[in-house]
Amino acid sequence: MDHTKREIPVCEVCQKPANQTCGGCKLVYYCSKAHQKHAWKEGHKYICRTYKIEHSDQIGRHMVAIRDIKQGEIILQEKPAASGPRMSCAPHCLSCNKKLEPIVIEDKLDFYKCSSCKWPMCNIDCEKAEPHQEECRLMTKTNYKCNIKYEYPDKMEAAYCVIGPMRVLLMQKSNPRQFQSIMSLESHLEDRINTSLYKVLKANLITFISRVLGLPFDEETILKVASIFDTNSFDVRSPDGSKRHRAIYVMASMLNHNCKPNTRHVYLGDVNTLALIATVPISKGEMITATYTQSLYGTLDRRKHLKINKCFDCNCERCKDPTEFGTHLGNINCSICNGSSKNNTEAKMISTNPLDENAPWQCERCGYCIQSRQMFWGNNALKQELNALNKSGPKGFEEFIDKYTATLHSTNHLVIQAKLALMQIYGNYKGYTLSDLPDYLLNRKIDICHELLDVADKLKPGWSRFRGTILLELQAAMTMQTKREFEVDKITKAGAQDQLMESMTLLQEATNILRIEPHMKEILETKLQELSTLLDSTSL
Ligand SMILES: C[S@@+](CC[C@H](N)C(=O)[O-])C[C@H]1O[C@@H](n2cnc3c(N)ncnc32)[C@H](O)[C@@H]1O
Repeated sequence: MDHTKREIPVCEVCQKPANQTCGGCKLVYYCSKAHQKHAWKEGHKYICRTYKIEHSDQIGRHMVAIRDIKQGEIILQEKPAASGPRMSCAPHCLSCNKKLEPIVIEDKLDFYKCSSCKWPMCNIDCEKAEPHQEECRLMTKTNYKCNIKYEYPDKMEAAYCVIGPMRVLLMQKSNPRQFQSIMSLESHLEDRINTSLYKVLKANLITFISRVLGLPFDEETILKVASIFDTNSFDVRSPDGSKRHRAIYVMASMLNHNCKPNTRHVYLGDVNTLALIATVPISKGEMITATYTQSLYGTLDRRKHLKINKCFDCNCERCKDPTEFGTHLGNINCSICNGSSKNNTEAKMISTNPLDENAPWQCERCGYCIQSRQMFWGNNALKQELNALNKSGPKGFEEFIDKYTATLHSTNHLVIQAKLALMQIYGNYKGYTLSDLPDYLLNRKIDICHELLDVADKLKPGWSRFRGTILLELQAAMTMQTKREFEVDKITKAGAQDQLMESMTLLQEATNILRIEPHMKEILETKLQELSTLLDSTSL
């Protein structure tokens, strides 16, 4: 029904004048709660959405807002249609997805195993739990026994690649509608089929499904399911990192990618219901997007990751802009300009065409050029160096930033990653808690938070988890700084209260952003309580 032309809206149920809108889609009107309830039951619940699915030849199906969506609004909540372990991973429980630790069995370290099919599991409860039942019955019936044994910590097991596809294929009988909706998703099988990964998969997965289990599917269907997982699945991790798996959400699979997305998602409850949240206001008609890659990678790395894993070339506004919205995340300093005593400000090497990975890179000031492969090699070498650093303390990260200060400017993606690690270490790690930190390190933490916030505002703005986390760290460090300044009479009580109010504003914003994360609610409430008490405290 088109309400735009009508002066006075009318109730969807009785057609009498109405002034209450549906709280979900805000597109239909009701005269009363009773009529809203009636309409919901009669079918509005199946069409109540803030988005529609459109199609274009270039980017396929995608979600578009059908009304203005507010920052923080939940756009979609959806249960997983299928799930399974990652293609290759260290042993994880097939029921609860927990990473497994070995136990001593007959004087040897090994995993607890399902008594029927011998897949590693947590315990008898997980062995008997619903997610493992159907597959276990089938494997037992066909005499299949998993032969994973504990050998050394974190040994990756390729055998896990069969579980997700097997579960989807079993749905053809047990839940044909769900099977059909999963099979209607984009697979990119034609792009993947000749990759080395799929050649190995072809041997393992097809043998397992057809020969071992005797399921009546052709090779293409079996590989298509694996490819649908690779194209659409979400990487679901518990906040403490102990559980990890991948899951397909059929409607959320319609989200296209953007390197500056306008949503984020969280997983709620035991079944990992996906809740999609608008991080910024989204206007009617705008595309609703997510990110499939690391927002803190530079353009070369992001585009390569998307091409290999999701089989498309990203042409978004950020990818087109050689400065990545002024952050210069993927750029380095020009060695010629930097070496000259006259030009000691940072002149940067930027890509002459960021949408072409082979395009040369040129200094924006002196015109000096280097080949793109030099950028790739340099980038990869430094990335490896950064990844190999000892992550339990700040020393390696500080030395890395210092060592490459001439080449890597302050917002280069490698420097930003080192700073992100430092933000977490200073104030949280043993020996570096906020009260342990000397003043100069407390100031360092505050400066790093401001620099990261600046990048977040440009690349992951609004209610992104990244911004929320930085705001939380920043307010904690600022509160500690205020306490210290007040204790040594550097500021007056009124000054201290003003500064604490600033911290409170940051904490309130962090709370708005992060409150929906299941593990954060209590932490945020405690922090708000502590800061309010400090503000009220007469000792300040
Ligand atoms: C999870 S699916 C998204 C829905 C998909 N467009 C469809 O029609 O089913 C991921 C695939 O969508 C396409 N895609 C997503 N974002 C894109 C973008 N920004 N540009 C081009 N293609 C994109 C790619 O083919 C990608 O592998």
